[in-house]
Amino acid sequence: MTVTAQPIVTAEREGALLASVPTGLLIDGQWRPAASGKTFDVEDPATGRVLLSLADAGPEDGAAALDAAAAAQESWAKVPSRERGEILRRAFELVTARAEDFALLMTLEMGKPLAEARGEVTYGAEFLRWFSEEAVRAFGRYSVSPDGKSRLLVTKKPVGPCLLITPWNFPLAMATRKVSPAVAAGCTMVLKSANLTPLTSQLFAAVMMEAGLPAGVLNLIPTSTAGATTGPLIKDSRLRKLSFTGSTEVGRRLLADASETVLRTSMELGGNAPFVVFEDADIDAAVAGAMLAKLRNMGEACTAANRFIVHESLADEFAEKFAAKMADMTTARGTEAESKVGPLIDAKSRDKVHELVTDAVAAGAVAVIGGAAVDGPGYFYQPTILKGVTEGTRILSEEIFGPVAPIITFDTEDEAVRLANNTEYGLVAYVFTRDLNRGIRMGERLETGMLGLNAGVVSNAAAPFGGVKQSGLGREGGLEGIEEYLYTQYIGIADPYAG
Ligand SMILES: NC(=O)c1ccc[n+]([C@@H]2O[C@H](COP(=O)([O-])OP(=O)(O)OC[C@H]3O[C@@H](n4cnc5c(N)ncnc54)[C@H](O)[C@@H]3O)[C@@H](O)[C@H]2O)c1
Ligand SMILES: O=CCCC(=O)O
Repeated sequence: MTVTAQPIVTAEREGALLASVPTGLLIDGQWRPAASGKTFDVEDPATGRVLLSLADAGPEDGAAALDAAAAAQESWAKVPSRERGEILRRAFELVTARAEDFALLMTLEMGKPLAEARGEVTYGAEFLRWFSEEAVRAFGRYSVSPDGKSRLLVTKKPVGPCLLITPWNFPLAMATRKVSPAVAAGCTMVLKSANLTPLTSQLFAAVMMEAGLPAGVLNLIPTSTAGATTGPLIKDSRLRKLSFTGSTEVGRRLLADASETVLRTSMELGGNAPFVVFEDADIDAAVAGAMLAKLRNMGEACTAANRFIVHESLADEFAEKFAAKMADMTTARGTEAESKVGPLIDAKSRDKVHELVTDAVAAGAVAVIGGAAVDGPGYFYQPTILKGVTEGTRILSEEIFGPVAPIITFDTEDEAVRLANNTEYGLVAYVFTRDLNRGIRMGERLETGMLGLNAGVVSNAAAPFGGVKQSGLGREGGLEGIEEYLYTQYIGIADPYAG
């Protein structure tokens, strides 16, 4: 693991791309400066250099964005669903055509290796395509009441103006996963991008406008003051929906705020995924799955495997093979050819990862590989495996959000279930076994919104993504995703044969 210096992207290419990114707020179809005139800097986590300065929205801009969204709602809801779907389809094509730009921009502002950023473009664009197809299928139903008299007409209507708040770790996919179903359903939006990685949303919003989205439908307010700027919107009765992706801690606070107006919410929150390897697992497949579940996005994913719960009969072999694969994971700036693991997002995140590792080691764990930050510029952390981790240590209960894999062992299936469920989170779990019945049993017994059965990644635009327990409320993607932006209205019709 070394930090190398062989860029595959020239400074000129980076400069030209950054120059093409709008730096204003998007309100009612116009890019404009913040009312205060303030800006904030966006930094490259691999080098610390400033990439761009963006207009810094404040409460006045938030209010203007909601004004625009509220004003556009009625006419937007009347736009035929086919037309809304076609806008999404054009956006899918535009994002795909500019895939290299989106990938490089994400690598620059977030740090992930270019190959991973390309993967996110494909994943993120898929939400545009999926919901372009779903837009025309938001049906209601007609039925005759059981007593044969009244007629029941059930329709689906857009919930209305939505506030969408996204995290920094998947700058494109987290935005498309919300914007696409909202467009498909006929909702207008205020999007608050993450202050650490707002550039991708700037480019994405420009693409949505190019695809034909009418003014006011999507308003974008990058800001360095999230709470102050969005707080008043959450209490504004014109807002009808909050869709938040981020930490459980912030999600809880927003849920409390949303209760004031009984605001409808979707909450995609933190995770603490167990990765269970049974004694009958294909160990090489389990190691390949572990690499994906742990190192995708440098471990900075809500879906990242956080606790490796491995049958005691194969724990040593699993750790050895896992470490051999980890040893090939070169840490380097995402724009460098060898990069397999980019920097963590900031110093605070890297320090937290190291604190969890230090705490586990003090409690008796041993680093099979890694265990320290990488010297030099950027917030790199060595891919790390810890063996002999004991129950009760912080690393098993807190989100690591870094390339660190703690291993604990179990003996019986009941014990594996107990360990896996021993968390306040319930987003995703991974199970590796050759026994289909056991796989099904684990699906039934694990408290999780999603399960990867012999699979290290579950993310798929066509599937309902979301958690149980303190991992959140609601689902994104799949058939369920559009429902989050629709409400059901029932019209009771008197017996058409009476009198
Ligand atoms: N379940 C999922 O689908 C999913 C997906 C990605 C990330 N996450 C979770 O997100 C977290 C990492 O992302 P993060 O560090 O950006 O999370 P975060 O909670 O710190 O921030 C998320 C977003 O909320 C904003 N925010 C922060 N305080 C706010 C406030 N008071 N009012 C309004 N907005 C506020 C931030 O600016 C950001 O845009 C992890 O916990 C991860 O598991 C969950
Ligand atoms: O960070 C969580 C989102 C990850 C994903 O959608 O695959």
